[in-house]
Amino acid sequence: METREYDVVVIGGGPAGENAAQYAVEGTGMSSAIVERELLGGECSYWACMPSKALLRPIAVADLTADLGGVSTAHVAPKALLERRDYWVSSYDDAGQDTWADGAGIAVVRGAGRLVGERTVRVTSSDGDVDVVARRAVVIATGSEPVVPPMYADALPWGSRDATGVVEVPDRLAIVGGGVVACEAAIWMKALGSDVTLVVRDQRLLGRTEPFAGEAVLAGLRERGITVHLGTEVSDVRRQSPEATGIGRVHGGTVTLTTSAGELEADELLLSIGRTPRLDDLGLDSVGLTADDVSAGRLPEWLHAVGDASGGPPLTHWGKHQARVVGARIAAAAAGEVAWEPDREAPVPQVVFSDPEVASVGMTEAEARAAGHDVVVSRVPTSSAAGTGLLRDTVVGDSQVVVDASTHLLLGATFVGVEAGELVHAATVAIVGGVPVHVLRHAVASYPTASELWLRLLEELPAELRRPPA
Ligand SMILES: Cc1cc2nc3c(=O)[nH]c(=O)nc-3n(C[C@H](O)[C@H](O)[C@H](O)COP(=O)(O)OP(=O)(O)OC[C@H]3O[C@@H](n4cnc5c(N)ncnc54)[C@H](O)[C@@H]3O)c2cc1C
Ligand SMILES: NC(=O)c1ccc[n+]([C@@H]2O[C@H](COP(=O)([O-])OP(=O)(O)OC[C@H]3O[C@@H](n4cnc5c(N)ncnc54)[C@H](O)[C@@H]3O)[C@@H](O)[C@H]2O)c1
Repeated sequence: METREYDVVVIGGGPAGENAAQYAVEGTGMSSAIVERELLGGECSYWACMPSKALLRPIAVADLTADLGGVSTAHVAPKALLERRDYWVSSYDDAGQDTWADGAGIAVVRGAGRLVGERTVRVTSSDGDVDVVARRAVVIATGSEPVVPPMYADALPWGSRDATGVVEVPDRLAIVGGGVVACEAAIWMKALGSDVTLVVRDQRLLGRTEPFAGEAVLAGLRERGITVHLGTEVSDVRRQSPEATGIGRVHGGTVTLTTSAGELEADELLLSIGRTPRLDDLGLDSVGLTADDVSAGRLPEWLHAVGDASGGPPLTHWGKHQARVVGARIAAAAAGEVAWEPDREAPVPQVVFSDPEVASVGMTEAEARAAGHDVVVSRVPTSSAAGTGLLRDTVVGDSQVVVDASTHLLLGATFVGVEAGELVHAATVAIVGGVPVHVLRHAVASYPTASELWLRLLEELPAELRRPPA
């Protein structure tokens, strides 16, 4: 069997894998290879972040024009919307990513990789097997896949790939789940013409964010005619003539869900109840490891895991950050050095491109209290700055900062509403930099920008937080 050797071998060419392959060798003279069995660029580029945001942006702009005096209202054109999606996923062709890898000096080995021993990855493709040996490190970056409990499997429900890759728009779409995929996909499927019903097990949407954020998103979904059943369990799923028709096509006949709120019929079912690291068939047992070892970080010094596969927050920017950190560690170790890393653990930001938008970073108020902080909270309507008020005629949502009263450090922040996704980065910077709120007050935002909301939030904190702690 053919054997190839590189300093670093990365299994999985999504955003996390690409960053690991680049940062581990950049400027070192070392070589790296990515093993990829589908499309270089991964889930994010073709079936997740890019297509979903390409679909949502025109809808958000049309909504904005309907709520902004002085312009005519724009309308979503479904066919053009899907064409925009196709453009952003390069019609599911990864030639551009190949060019990037080539330019970065990264080899791409096509096929499915699995460990067959220490530092050795066997790659299987239609051309046969090849062993790719890593002189220094192997990085697992195989991503994640949607959770599909056995009760749903025979009905061949849609997963997120079908929703972002939609080709046939079902007349009636049931969505099980009340998380990020459900809250985003409901919007574009409704705009494309589906009658959408969310079946949510919890009593609220977006369970990991502040309750006021989930409430605003619930109101937003209902306002656009989407039905949402909260606190509703599914006990049975039946489908007439299920058929594997392909990504984004309706997978058979009518689906009937038996739920605690009664029976629900739909033409398609989107199951979006979370994702799990893709670690099966990776040959972990060949090196004496299990999937649990990967999630717990119990790995030998030559093996690393980044991105969704690591079991960390399944977000592209977080996976890329992990990959940069791991890449720097590998590069430093090869030079007999230790990579510099800050003492403070980076907080995880997330933007949900729902309507209204929800952006958060760090701890929620409840998490901060549970962690034992002496918590003080400031919450203001997102409309309360002139800069946010100008952005559209109706500005919904609240924004909030969570502060430690004894250290004056920001613990977390949540922005709901217009430009939320752009407002949150200042909070991330303040947390990473350890900027106390009495100093942050002196970071002056221009009038009348949306960033002036920071002034409103900081002014609402107790006056004693305007000077250093005694
Ligand atoms: C609908 C949707 C929308 C999303 N939107 C956002 C968003 O707006 N912002 C955000 O931050 N995150 C978003 N996410 C999450 C984001 O897509 C993931 O966190 C991100 O793709 C993870 O990157 P990754 O590199 O770890 O894995 P992936 O992108 O999943 O890439 C893994 C790669 O590994 C390959 N692979 C797997 N096993 C093997 C093997 N054995 N051999 C060879 N190759 C293999 C796969 O083919 C794939 O190319 C979204 C997710 C979904 C489902
Ligand atoms: N804008 C973004 O950043 C973005 C967009 C989409 C997806 N993502 C990532 O993708 C991941 C997966 O998204 P998701 O929406 O599938 O998961 P999620 O974790 O966001 O939400 C899962 C939902 O399913 C519910 N649930 C869990 N098990 C269930 C069960 N057995 N029956 C019924 N309901 C159940 C949960 O209560 C929750 O409402 C997210 O964690 C997120 O990080 C990010």
